[in-house]
Amino acid sequence: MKPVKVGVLGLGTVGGGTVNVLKRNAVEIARRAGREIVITRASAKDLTKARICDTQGIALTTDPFEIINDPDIDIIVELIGGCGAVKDMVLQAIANGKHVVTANKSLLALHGNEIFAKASEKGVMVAFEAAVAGGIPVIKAIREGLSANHIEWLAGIINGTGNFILTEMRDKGRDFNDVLAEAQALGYAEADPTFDVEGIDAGHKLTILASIAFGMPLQFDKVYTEGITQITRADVEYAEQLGYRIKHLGIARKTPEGIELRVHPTLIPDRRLIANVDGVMNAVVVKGDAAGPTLYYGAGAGSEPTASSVVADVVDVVRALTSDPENRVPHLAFQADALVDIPVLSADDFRTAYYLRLSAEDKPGVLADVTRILADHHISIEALIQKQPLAGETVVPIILLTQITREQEMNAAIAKIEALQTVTGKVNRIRLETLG
Ligand SMILES: NC(=O)C1=CN([C@@H]2O[C@H](COP(=O)(O)OP(=O)(O)OC[C@H]3O[C@@H](n4cnc5c(N)ncnc54)[C@H](O)[C@@H]3O)[C@@H](O)[C@H]2O)C=CC1
Ligand SMILES: N[C@@H](CC=O)C(=O)O
Ligand code: NA
Repeated sequence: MKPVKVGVLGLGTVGGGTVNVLKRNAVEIARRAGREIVITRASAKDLTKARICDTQGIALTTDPFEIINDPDIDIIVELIGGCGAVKDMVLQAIANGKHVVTANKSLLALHGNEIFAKASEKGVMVAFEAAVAGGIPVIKAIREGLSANHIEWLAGIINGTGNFILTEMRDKGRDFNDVLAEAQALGYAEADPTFDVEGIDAGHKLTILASIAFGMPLQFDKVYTEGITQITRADVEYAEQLGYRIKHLGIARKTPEGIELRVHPTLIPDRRLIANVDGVMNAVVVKGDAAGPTLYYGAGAGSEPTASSVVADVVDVVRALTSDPENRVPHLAFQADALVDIPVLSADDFRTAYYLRLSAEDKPGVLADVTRILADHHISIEALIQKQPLAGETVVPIILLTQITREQEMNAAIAKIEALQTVTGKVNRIRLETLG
């Protein structure tokens, strides 16, 4: 049988890793796929740049459309990233009847509905395992391995850069920007690293996970996102004193009123497995009604872990090349005509427990004012720490853990607490993981 010909767009961290893995493991991969798979063409922005991969035997060009329009190419692997010209490249590849493999979560979270519809019309596959949690085959696990289940919720550490930063800050006391620079040098970060630290990248990934878990169209605009930039060393320490770790989680949860889609720092009991997922590692817990909770763990970013997912998708596409398009695994796990527009809840309707940290004057009655406000909003207190003032200071930190409440009540209570004369500055609020 003729080899399958692959064209790679973008030879950076993931593109270079993909070339390396496909070349190094070519024989093993052909044994699995049943066909030889060769990268015959690749596009790069700068042909003179030093690369992490050996491009011998690969015809290089600076024009991705030369490859997209080449009738000899069977599969386009898009590893440039971003949404502008790249969207046109992917749509053109589909229009030309080529299968597409991509690691581009922003493209799919924002334009996936259109891209998958076009791909289905043309009978081609768009595979995207690398787009969520790097080297962890979590798309395949949810879409295929858990297809018997009604998924109740999923929660994951789904940004490697952010988890690497939080871990290094906690374990080594390192500075935020210093660790971010290292994550960039290691190839973990997005082209615009604010996507990593402000929760946008995790929001893109959560959008994709929620669609394949619940069978709903992709809707990134409905995801609530908060990043890790507001977490202080003090919060990390107080959380530890209370028996928690702070992790940046993406949570998608089905409730009778609709779906919660939220990305934010979260206090997790320190005995939980996911609380101990450190560095660039990611983990996703998926709760199915039949399987119960299942946990997927592995490298969330980096050249070869991500390439592992890209190449696995190429193998999947090769295996399915001769199959009837109607009988392939649907892009979003559910048949396209079975996707349901389930309502997504606004942040006001989230239900969770909270960690609150505030600074108050060291006077009698202050704590009583705070607890009265919480009681007025039917918010029960689970734990409380009041620190002694530091030498020469008159304000004391107060740390509270609450029981589960509606976010709207919590917002109203926080506004009243901040308005107290005896409370200085803002209340720092971090949600707790209460999924059970
Ligand atoms: N780095 C990682 O660990 C992971 C990255 N991803 C995704 O993989 C994709 C690629 O990311 P990286 O490899 O990290 O980025 P990168 O910046 O290392 O590589 C992208 C490459 O594309 C090249 N490029 C830009 N415009 C081009 C054009 N018009 N034609 C050809 N090449 C062009 C750039 O020069 C660069 O070498 C992105 O969508 C990213 O979100 C997904 C999972 C993990
Ligand atoms: N920037 C992303 C790369 C993988 O998706 C991350 O850090 O997780
Ligand atoms: Na994956």
